[in-house]
Amino acid sequence: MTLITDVRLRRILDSRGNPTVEADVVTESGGFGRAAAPSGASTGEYEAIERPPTEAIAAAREHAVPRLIGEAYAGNQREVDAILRAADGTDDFSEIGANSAVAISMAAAKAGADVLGAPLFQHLGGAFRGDNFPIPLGNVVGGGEHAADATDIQEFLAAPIGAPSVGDAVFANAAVHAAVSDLLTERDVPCGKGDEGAWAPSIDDGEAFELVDEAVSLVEDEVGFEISFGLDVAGAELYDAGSGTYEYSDTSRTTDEQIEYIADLVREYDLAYVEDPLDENDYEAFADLTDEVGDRTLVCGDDLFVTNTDRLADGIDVGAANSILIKPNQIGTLTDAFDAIELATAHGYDSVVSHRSGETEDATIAHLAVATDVPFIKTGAVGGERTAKLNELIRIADDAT
Ligand SMILES: O=C(O)[C@@H](CO)OP(=O)(O)O
Ligand SMILES: [Mg+2]
Repeated sequence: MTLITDVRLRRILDSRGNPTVEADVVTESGGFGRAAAPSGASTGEYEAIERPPTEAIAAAREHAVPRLIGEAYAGNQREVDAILRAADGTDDFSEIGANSAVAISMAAAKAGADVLGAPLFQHLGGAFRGDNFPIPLGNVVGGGEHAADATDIQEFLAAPIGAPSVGDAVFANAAVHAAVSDLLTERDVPCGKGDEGAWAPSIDDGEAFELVDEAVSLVEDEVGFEISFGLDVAGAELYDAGSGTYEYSDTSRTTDEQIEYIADLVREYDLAYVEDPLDENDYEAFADLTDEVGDRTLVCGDDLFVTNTDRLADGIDVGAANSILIKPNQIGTLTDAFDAIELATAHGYDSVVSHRSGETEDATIAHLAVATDVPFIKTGAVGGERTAKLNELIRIADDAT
């Protein structure tokens, strides 16, 4: 019944107005799945390769589609993804593009779920998945590669760790986002939004910490549960390999100074989460920081691990970080993303499923996060392509309980 009978690929718009790949997968019994690839701006050096959509589509039509139609079963995700890998023939999807691969992989999963008549999270997670829901990390202030003339640190993320439900958590993040705007208005700081819908004021990182801390406290008092916050430093974007230093607008830090700076921030603001605090090649520095503050916060590898089990295994060996960011398009298929989560879990690393800065209305990651029982999902706080996932989480919770 889930035999794939058609795969259609097209270019659609992403949230930055750039083209991206959308895939439709149709099965013998009329099952249908549609999914679209997201796209990063602060991409990791070791990510699978995103090709220009026109090229990715042409290559996938030539190499992958004929191997799927009449051959693969959408209900058998590992088979579909193995065929995508074999059809591509490279380690990094540079032939058919990770954008074509991930769109087809996710569309096949949705077609498989459609045939079964099950919601996607149920199809992916099975009957014995846990009954936890991920806490959304909401980007409320940001800069880096996502906005010009704003903070050096890429993302300040509200983390409603005490929220009694997904819905409460989602609304709390939106309230923090609104509170930040009010505080900026009070201070006469004009400001627009970055790529992920976070406020992108022209203030320095120190001011942003004060601002987010205050916004979080205000909302915490209102809602009556604990809200912390966290960061995506996107350290690789700040790191200058030539000088071996982290270059901020107003200062420069050696690796040791960067470790101390981040550790101090974790302690001072009781940060729940710190993503990519260090360069993507520096496992050792990640391990040192994890030694220092890993018992009180999540030290998460995004550009460090790129959802890649080999890189994660290297990190596990040396104790670099204690959690991994999971972005299916960084590695190319849902199978690879699942394998990364499984390896992480087996070694006591938490997984955080994540959007990209360039997104579409596709809500697959909401289902992936629930299916795999991860503790956190990072998918923005406001904006249509972000609320597509957040609202889907609310629906899933409503559906499952
Ligand atoms: O660095 C990140 O974690 C992501 C998403 O927030 O950004 P991008 O998609 O630009 O890599
Ligand atoms: Mg990141």
